[in-house]
Amino acid sequence: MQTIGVLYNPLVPATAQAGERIAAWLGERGLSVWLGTSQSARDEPELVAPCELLLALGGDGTVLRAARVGITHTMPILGVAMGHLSFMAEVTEESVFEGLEVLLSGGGWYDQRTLVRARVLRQGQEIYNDLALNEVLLSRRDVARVVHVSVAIDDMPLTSYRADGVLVSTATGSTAYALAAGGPVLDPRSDSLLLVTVAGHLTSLPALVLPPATKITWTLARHHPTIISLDGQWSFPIEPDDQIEVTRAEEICRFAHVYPQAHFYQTLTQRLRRQ
Ligand SMILES: NC(=O)c1ccc[n+]([C@@H]2O[C@H](COP(=O)([O-])OP(=O)(O)OC[C@H]3O[C@@H](n4cnc5c(N)ncnc54)[C@H](O)[C@@H]3O)[C@@H](O)[C@H]2O)c1
Ligand SMILES: Nc1ncnc2c1ncn2[C@@H]1O[C@H](COP(=O)(O)OP(=O)(O)OP(=O)(O)O)[C@@H](O)[C@H]1O
Repeated sequence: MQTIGVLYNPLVPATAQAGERIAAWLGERGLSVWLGTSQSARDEPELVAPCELLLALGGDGTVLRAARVGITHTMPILGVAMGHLSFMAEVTEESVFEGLEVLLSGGGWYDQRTLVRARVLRQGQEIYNDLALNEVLLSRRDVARVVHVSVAIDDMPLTSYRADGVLVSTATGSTAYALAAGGPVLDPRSDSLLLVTVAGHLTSLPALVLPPATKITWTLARHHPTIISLDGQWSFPIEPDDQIEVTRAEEICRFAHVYPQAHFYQTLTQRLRRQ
């Protein structure tokens, strides 16, 4: 590796300071370094494009933002735990240098994470199309009332939900909102999709684990102001007659690892601790 990216959370000064230290450490070893935020990566893509690995200094939200950069430039992400939970982090601020030694010497391994793609069709025209690493959520835009949505699987009607929301999650997202909504944990290697209702009203339908080639379609059964949110960070307002299609994306996101695969289970219960 010749060039390493170091992405920090501009809202957390400690991550910027750690970024400076890591950039200096990499520079002393003759590597080129890009140091910035997800915003600067979007503003100057040509500067971040040469990176062969992207460190994400922060919590899971920062990892989610770094993942969008990594997907765009097909570079793997190494999460460095500097958030409250940092579930997706591989190393800590203390162990990051040891981890980098492993990866720079050709060690470690890289996984491929499934992504979900959300398309919004209005009068048959596609007006929105984006990717998510955790999940696509459909929920109410305003007052805390239920969203009433009809769901179809591969164009076959499944049911109508009245719920706070409904989401399609990846394996990566199965430990996030989907888990809080009662979904199962999927192995990160799984390319299945999860359909989960958030606080479903009188629904007997549990979370569904669906094969990767499934198309999930949402249409509003009642015309309430509604929105879709991707990874809790990007959203798009939905109008009454819109149709939302969620599928597994062609693209993948790669994560760098320095611990064995079984590390996921070894630390699962500890990482899902609740503060
Ligand atoms: N009730 C809930 O649990 C709830 C509500 C809203 C959003 N979320 C999740 O938050 C994500 C956005 O994360 P954020 O940090 O920007 O927002 P945030 O700060 O609201 O984080 C919500 C919590 O979810 C954790 N989290 C995020 N991705 C995770 C993952 N893949 N596995 C395990 N935990 C994860 C975060 O560490 C944090 O503790 C969304 O994609 C959604 O999955 C969860
Ligand atoms: N590059 C960024 N630019 C703007 N906001 C960001 C950036 N990175 C993270 N954030 C926001 O800052 C908030 C906190 O960031 P982050 O998730 O990294 O830390 P945390 O919430 O403390 O950790 P965790 O998500 O592990 O609990 C998140 O809501 C996230 O959306």
